[in-house]
Amino acid sequence: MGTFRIEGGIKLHGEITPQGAKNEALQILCAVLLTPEKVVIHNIPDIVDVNKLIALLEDLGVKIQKKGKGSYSFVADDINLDYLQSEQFKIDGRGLRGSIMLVGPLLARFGKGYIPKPGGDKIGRRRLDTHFTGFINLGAKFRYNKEEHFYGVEAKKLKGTYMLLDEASVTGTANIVMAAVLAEGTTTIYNAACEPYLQQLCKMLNRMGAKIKGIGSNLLEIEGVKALGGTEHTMLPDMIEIGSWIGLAAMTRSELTIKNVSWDDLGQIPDVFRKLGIDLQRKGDDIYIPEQPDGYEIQNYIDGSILTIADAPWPGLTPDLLSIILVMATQAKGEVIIHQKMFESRLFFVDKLLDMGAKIILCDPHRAVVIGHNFKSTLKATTMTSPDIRAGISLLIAALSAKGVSTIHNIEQIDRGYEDIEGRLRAIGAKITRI
Ligand SMILES: CC(=O)N[C@H]1[C@@H](OP(=O)(O)OP(=O)(O)OC[C@H]2O[C@@H](n3ccc(=O)[nH]c3=O)[C@H](O)[C@@H]2O)O[C@H](CO)[C@@H](O)[C@@H]1O
Ligand SMILES: C=C(OP(=O)(O)O)C(=O)O
Repeated sequence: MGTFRIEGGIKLHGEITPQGAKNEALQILCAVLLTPEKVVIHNIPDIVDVNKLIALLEDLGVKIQKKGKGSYSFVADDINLDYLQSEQFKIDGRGLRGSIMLVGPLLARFGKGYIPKPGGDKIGRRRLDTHFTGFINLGAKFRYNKEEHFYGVEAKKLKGTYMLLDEASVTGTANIVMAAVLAEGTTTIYNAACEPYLQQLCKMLNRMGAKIKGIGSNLLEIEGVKALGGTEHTMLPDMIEIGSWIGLAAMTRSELTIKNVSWDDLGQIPDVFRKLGIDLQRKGDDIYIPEQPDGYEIQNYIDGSILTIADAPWPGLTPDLLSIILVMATQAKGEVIIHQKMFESRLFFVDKLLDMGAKIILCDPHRAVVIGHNFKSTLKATTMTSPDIRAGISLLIAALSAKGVSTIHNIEQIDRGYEDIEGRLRAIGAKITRI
């Protein structure tokens, strides 16, 4: 189990560049299975989850070449389907959430897709019904081995149809889209997820020859084609990383420039941070956050009632930023309700913040009221364990703002999604070491 030692209470300064988006990378990498031709992908983040998926593709027989930092080429012209039945696949497939998106492309191109119950954050129930109901709607036969938690779908050919998803699942929509692009006829997906990473996937598939309409909306129309060809694709910057660095600047009261953020793909994120009182300025495609010596004040609603920050499917606020926003609120002036609607166990990490002296009332597993200290009292350094990726980065931000030396164990959770985190934080002045 890896550990960070953090000396907090130090102002940071300078520029930080977000990595390529983790959750986009996981979709895009699975899509290389849809063609025997070469697909070149740039801005791939060097993080544990993505590297695990690249290794899985290699075990499936995809020919992979590293072209430079973050750039790889993939050729899926000779796929070893036997690997899907192997014991090794049952172990590797469980290693991350994103592996679930191998199923759609495999089913579409090879008539079968299997997956063990995928891993990822332990943040409550994470069902897969939307994915498999979608494949069944396209004509696939489904089976599930309860003892081994092993899922399988098979179909000689997929047939396009209309479907209304029971929820706007992100990976579910990506998976069904990747199956439908090679189905016979037209597939209509209503209540589709439409976050920027899905838009990126659909645009890439269209460059490969797919016919997808409605990109960016919750109504996708996909006219199936016989085959897809190669393409080149560049990943967007990671919006969750961008939000993490905004939280970091606020909590350490630092002046920070976040470079090349792709503003137009950030949706509500900048405004949500502004509601929390952060002076967040647009400079070209950068976010500039000046030092805020007087702290930041949470806005109330027009009628004076207390602000709620809640997650919702895109274009709502992504749930992955709520832990970071909660930590930031502990030092704001004012109060806020954090409502994590999607996941059931993501707020339990507030216990650690309580140990550090934060004023939080956990009302139930989904809602927490945070009463900010307005920097009148700083958080106390402590020893903690990172329960999941976003709680992990939030605790790291808390530790960087706390006076004294903190330690965070189980930092593998943070490494799942943040590239060279300590190197990049040290470059802006943080005192952090991996021990
Ligand atoms: C690898 C990857 O891309 N992971 C992301 C993906 O996970 P993932 O695709 O697994 O998440 P889903 O979109 O399927 O759903 C997440 C959770 O929200 C619930 N739900 C979903 C839609 C809805 O309208 N209402 C609702 O309550 C689901 O029941 C589930 O518990 O999307 C999540 C939601 O943005 C993010 O937290 C994850 O980081
Ligand atoms: C929940 C997350 O990831 P995953 O879906 O990979 O567990 C996340 O990135 O915050």
